[in-house]
Amino acid sequence: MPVHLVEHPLIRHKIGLMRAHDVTTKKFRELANELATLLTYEATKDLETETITIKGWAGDVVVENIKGKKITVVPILRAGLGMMDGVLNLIPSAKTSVVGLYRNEETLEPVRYYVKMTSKMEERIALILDPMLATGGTLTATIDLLKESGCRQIRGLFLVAAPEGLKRLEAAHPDVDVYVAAIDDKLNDIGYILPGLGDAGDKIFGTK
Ligand SMILES: O=P(O)(O)OC[C@H]1O[C@H](OP(=O)(O)OP(=O)(O)O)[C@H](O)[C@@H]1O
Ligand SMILES: O=c1cc[nH]c(=O)[nH]1
Ligand SMILES: [Mg+2]
Repeated sequence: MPVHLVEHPLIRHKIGLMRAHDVTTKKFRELANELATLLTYEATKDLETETITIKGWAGDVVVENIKGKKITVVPILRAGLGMMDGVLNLIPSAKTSVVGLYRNEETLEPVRYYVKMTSKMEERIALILDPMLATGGTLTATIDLLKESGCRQIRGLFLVAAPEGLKRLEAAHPDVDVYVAAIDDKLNDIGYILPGLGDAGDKIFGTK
């Protein structure tokens, strides 16, 4: 399974700012979106283009267009919404497919509460958004849903991943590309990533 650890200095700097114990909701949101933009740039660098001829200011000019049905952005509720604006900065006309899953805090297994895919999933590249890849249960369930809807080209964008989650994903869905700003040390005994960011959903929404 291709895991792309995106090691740009801007990414390393911004993820460091997100780790501060006293980071505000405003700052955390801004950084999540900025990092999402940077990850999107990396995750789309191999998209195919085709040439077309248009009328330019001085006559016909050959330009490039991204080929095919294009992208559906797939935020995993809730925390994935905190990356949406950053992705849409670069892909403003992307269709959105929403997956609502939360992690049961005792079992750590994902619980599904909402799914709405856009049309023609089989023709699209899905870009899953979630700040945290911890045990990998939520991501595995999301990819199962995407594949059931016919989607075959799936990439995921994460701010922080745990080695345990990457391993689980490799076993379940080795065909999925992962783009991540940081791979941290491990999970603690209640399934939180260390050093991690804490509860990303709570920080983005200002809850707790
Ligand atoms: O890899 P996993 O062990 O499945 O954990 C990761 C999931 O946990 C968090 O969501 P959470 O369940 O807290 O929901 P929320 O976004 O509504 O806060 C996070 O945003 C991921 O979706
Ligand atoms: O570290 C973690 C793990 C799951 N969900 C979070 O928000 N943070
Ligand atoms: Mg949460």
